[in-house]
Amino acid sequence: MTKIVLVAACALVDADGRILLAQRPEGKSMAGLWEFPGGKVEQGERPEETLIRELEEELGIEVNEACLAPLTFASHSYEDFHLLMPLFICRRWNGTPLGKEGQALKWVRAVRLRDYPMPAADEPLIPHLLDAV
Ligand SMILES: Nc1nc2c([nH]c(=O)n2[C@@H]2O[C@H](COP(=O)(O)OP(=O)(O)OP(=O)(O)O)[C@@H](O)[C@H]2O)c(=O)[nH]1
Repeated sequence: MTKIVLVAACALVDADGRILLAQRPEGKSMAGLWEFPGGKVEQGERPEETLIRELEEELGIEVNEACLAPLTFASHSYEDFHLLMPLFICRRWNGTPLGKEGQALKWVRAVRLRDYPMPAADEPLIPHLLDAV
């Protein structure tokens, strides 16, 4: 039976139209790949609540729910689970994103996203970001 994993992710876009990528740390699955900040939606959470929590935990920034706009989603079968991942876009937050869990961060122009190896689920999201920024 397929296990569906629901993950909320966010493209943070700065004033220059660059998008924040975070590198998955050593020891995690898919280590070294660049991804959009976010994480698994926990029991009883809405995806927006997940993102507000994860963006604070991972990056130390404060995001208002009104600033999270749905952009697109990924639906991708990995070997051991199926990932369903809504991708939000956010252009306003409080604070400066820092890799609070030791992860490397990079601000990347949409046209350069393909230079950064990403999880397979993320590839189809890139054209949507090219359109959006
Ligand atoms: N945050 C995020 N997760 C992604 C992206 N693309 C993608 O396939 N994922 C996958 O979605 C899951 C997110 O899990 P997570 O970040 O909350 O938790 P984790 O790494 O501790 O989980 P894991 O080590 O059990 O896989 C991971 O399996 C991750 O590889 C993405 O762009 N952003």
